[in-house]
Amino acid sequence: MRIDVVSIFPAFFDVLEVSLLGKARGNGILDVRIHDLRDATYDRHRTVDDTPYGGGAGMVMKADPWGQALDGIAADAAENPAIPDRPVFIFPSPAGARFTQATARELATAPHLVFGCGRYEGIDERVFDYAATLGDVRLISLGDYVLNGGEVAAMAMIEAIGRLIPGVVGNPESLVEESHEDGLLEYPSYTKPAVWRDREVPAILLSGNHGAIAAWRREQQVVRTRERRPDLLPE
Ligand SMILES: NC(=O)c1ccno1
Repeated sequence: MRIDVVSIFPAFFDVLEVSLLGKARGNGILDVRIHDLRDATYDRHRTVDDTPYGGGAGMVMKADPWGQALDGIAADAAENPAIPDRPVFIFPSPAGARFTQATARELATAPHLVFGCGRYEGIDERVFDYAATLGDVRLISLGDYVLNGGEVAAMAMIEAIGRLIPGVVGNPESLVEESHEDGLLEYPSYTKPAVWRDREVPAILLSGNHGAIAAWRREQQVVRTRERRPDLLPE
């Protein structure tokens, strides 16, 4: 998978050079390219924003730098036969559709994702319309709150998506029993020692009875989901 990220803070994504995603980049599973939006400007001040039409506080990101940046990425990808489809453009936004594990699984199958990280009061709306001529466009939100820009959300989405790509996580089995994979929150986990500061590991986990352990874990998933996320349970 190829992932392009456009931001006025490209250094924000240096962290993608470490850990599992950094290793996946090193062994060619992930091709991650970070672009500075200001490199797509042509004025001396490398201007990316301006005042909003209709008034209002703050500044809006200008359309043309985005158009230039997205054109460059789409043209470069089109020359790569390993990327058969048009890109999926993802713009993190509090006004977007909710990002879920199902979204991550869906996007993990796309050959090419382009994350556009907005700042200020947002991106000129015409950019989304223009991007739709180059590929699929998705405005996606991590949750019902507002960040200062799209970078943190893009990082979270890149991690949630990237870890699902075959070869990124060493043991694919570890992806199976996770929260939200089966519509429930994951069960509690324990490791040695069996007693820690007078706190014991549940005896069932030491029993060696795999059927009973599986049943206990499933029950723990339901109990935790009912307590913490009743909205995930069917009516
Ligand atoms: N809630 C979000 O995903 C978001 C993205 C940018 N600002 O907020």
